Amino acid sequence: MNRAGNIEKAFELAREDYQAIGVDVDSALQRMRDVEISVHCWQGDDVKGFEGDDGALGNGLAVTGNFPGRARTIDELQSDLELAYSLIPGNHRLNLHALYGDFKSRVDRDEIEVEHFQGWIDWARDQKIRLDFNPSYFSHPNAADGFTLAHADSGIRQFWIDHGIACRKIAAAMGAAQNNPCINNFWVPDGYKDVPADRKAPRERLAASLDSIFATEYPAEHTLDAVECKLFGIGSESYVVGSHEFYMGYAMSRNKVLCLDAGHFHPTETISDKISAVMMYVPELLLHVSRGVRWDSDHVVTYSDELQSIMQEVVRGDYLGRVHIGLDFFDASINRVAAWAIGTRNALKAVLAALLEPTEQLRKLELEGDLTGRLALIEEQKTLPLGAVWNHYCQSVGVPAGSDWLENVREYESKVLSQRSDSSALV
Ligand SMILES: C[C@H](O)[C@H](O)[C@@H](O)C(=O)CO
Ligand SMILES: [Mn+2]
Repeated sequence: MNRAGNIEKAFELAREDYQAIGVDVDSALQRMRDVEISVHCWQGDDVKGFEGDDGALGNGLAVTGNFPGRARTIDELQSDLELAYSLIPGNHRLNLHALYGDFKSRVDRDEIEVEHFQGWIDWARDQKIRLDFNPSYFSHPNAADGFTLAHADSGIRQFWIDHGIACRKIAAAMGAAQNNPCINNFWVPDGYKDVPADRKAPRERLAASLDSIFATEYPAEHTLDAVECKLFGIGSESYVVGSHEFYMGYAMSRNKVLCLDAGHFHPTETISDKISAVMMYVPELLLHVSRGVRWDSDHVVTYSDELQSIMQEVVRGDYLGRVHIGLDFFDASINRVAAWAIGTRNALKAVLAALLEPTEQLRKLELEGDLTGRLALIEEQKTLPLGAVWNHYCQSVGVPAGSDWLENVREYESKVLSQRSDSSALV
């Protein structure tokens, strides 16, 4: 039998295995088709953007590696993304940073407009991809001392407030064009390397700056504002103004979307445990699915225990309609298109695994106090044939199953990526 036939045969057997524990595979697959992942543009070019300067990365963000083929133009980035999307089952979104506009000449961050993103809006419409957005509060002379919206200098603060206001206009235009809310995520690096004398005033300034930015109401059908916390960064080891408590309080009191980045907490702290808690108090959640490794918060997402727990919590809580799943990693040591394919396919595979979980049965065991049965069932279902269902899903939507996608990436690497030169790649 050929590979396609084998995949179907394996799927039929897998369906029976899942049926035996009370899981309806067809309804899980139906739900999978509606799951959208917001793929981050910045994996494709090492977070450099297209502002026309040297694109030097700063404010605690660091990309290591010098794999050839970084996208240097919007055309190259779009071409790389098109290949990545063709390797990922389902219809997904693109998460753009403000750095990635089509700037014909130097346009400072407080002056960016919808026209600079019209090309992306048109491309996204043609590709049937929806857009999300992010103001860029890093890699800029006005962020050189590590402070932006919480800066003590009112002129610098105003510059960044104006950037936020400009970005909300752009996000609202994207949302209106795509008839679906564009999630506009605010992350600022502000913080101190060493112990501050005043932890209070910067937080008061950050809240006031955000309030100024959010003063204008936009229709929720066009754009939703999200706010992202961080525990520490390179250069902000002792104090980050926008901590978890700060943004949790801010999002709750201002009815904003809270963003939880999996790499932004203490290494032994997980965001999976936070989901059901914060969802009681915030309207919606944005996830930055990432992977922390020692000092770095942005490794390519692997099929880890924490990834599985995150998706289990989203599905168990019935939050798929209120949780926006975005990715956030950047790795320049491997093929960047492969990085997107690996990370996004893993995120989706974890959603599928969660949809195939016998949740009701597990809850029943728990409520009856049968904790032995709960552990036994959780452990046994870890080795059920998820791969067979995943391969069938990929095949049924016309996307390579298993690791077949790697061939497409290798061919693109030899024909396209290897032809690009980039003397500015970081080692
Ligand atoms: C480039 C992103 O906006 C950035 O990674 C942010 O989301 C973050 O996680 C910073 O550590
Ligand atoms: Mn993030």
